[in-house]
Amino acid sequence: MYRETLPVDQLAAWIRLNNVEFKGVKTTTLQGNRGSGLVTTTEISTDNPLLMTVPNELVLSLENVWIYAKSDKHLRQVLEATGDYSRTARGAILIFLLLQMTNGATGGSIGVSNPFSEYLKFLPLKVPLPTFWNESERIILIGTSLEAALNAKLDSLDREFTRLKEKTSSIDWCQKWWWDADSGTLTFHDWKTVDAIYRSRALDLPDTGHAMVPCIDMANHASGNSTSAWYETDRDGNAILVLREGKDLASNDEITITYGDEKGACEMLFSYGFIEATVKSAQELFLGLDIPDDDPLKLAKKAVAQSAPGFRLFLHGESTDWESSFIWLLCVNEEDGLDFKLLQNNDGERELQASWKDEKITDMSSLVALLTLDPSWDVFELRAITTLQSRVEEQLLRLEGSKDSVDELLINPDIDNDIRKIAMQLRHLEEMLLLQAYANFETKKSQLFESPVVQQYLGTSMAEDPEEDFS
Ligand SMILES: C[S@@+](CC[C@H](N)C(=O)[O-])C[C@H]1O[C@@H](n2cnc3c(N)ncnc32)[C@H](O)[C@@H]1O
Repeated sequence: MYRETLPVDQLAAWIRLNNVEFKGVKTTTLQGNRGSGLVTTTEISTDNPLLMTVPNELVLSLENVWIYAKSDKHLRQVLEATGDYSRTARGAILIFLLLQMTNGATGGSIGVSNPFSEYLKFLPLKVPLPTFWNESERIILIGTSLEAALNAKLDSLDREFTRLKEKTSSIDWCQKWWWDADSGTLTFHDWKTVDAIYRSRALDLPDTGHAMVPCIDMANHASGNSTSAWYETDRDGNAILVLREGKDLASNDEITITYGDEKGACEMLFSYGFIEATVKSAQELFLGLDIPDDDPLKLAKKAVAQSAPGFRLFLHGESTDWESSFIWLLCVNEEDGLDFKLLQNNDGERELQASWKDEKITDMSSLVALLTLDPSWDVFELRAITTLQSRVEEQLLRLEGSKDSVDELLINPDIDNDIRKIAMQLRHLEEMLLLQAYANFETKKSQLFESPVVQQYLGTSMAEDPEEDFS
């Protein structure tokens, strides 16, 4: 779909028209590949820390999308047609953005023009997120945690787009402007664009939730001490940008916020399309886990699992640590005390009830609390550590095993230089974290092998079950 763009230096008129207050700040095009940003127009100190006020009605939140819909029948039709989807902040905002794009592309025929229809013109035409990378570029991600995350994201975007078509094809104007083979211009690329705009620009605004805030969303990211400002909601519900305590800025300094210092390299690349050059560690990554096919309780376990099937690996001080409630379902079975019963509730519906040694488990995340109280806890923990270590090893093999084919690809002219650099940076950072985690799991395993409970278990049970392998 056609989208008109305007240089960000022309945003000043929009700012005045919409009562956004800039105090010693302006938007500008930056050097390098960071697009637009905010810079100071004068010296600023914490004596006068308020940098920007964006009126409440301009904050693009779930609530405000539905307020806009009251006076925009086209927007309302699509929101209503998509049901629960548009009752979430992301769903409502994506549809709202799509309507603004449609408004621009149809010369104002569809939807009611509002401040966002114009503001959208100041956003970059290309959002550099991996959902836009071509096939060759995606191959460089083999063995990184972004490989699976990106595949899952593309599948889910595809499902959303198909569903949007199913739900709106019966609306005349949607059929004409979006879906019709001759007159319709909406493509999957447009859907990826609204998703990328939202993902790279939405903030978690205190007291409002996930929202896009025009003008504050022009602030680029800098972590740690380099962050110069923060955002919040004032007493009147306006979004404000405030200078950080202890920061004094000279004229023409860039104003930056943090997109989340705790976010790992994979998440930064996935959501914002960059990794800071100064980053020394991948910080965290998520690896998927599957219940083996030979697990007799596989189906029941999958049915009761309430958490993502995998684990988060993260840097903790000088060492690595991990987090997962799913893993415990892989570590215990019927012979240990895990059981499932099919119960009939009062409505006649059947429900699967899990229990641990006759104690009902209503929330599967509490299974680990029961296991830690069990005399065999050290054995269960050893099983968990062994499983996690072998998953880390599998990931390392995929990462290291793909080095040659990735090296060959690097001379491929289809691969953008910036993408090549950043994907290689991710590969390196994740390899370091995985190697460190593998070594830490090894240490933990050695400690657990010293446990009398494990020793006794190995002495007796292993003779009965030679399949059990802690190597
Ligand atoms: C919220 S927007 C910030 C404004 C954006 N630069 C623009 O041109 O509209 C977030 C996007 O800015 C870019 N960005 C922000 N901080 C960056 C940084 N430190 N290095 C590189 N790109 C950055 C990324 O493309 C990111 O997806």
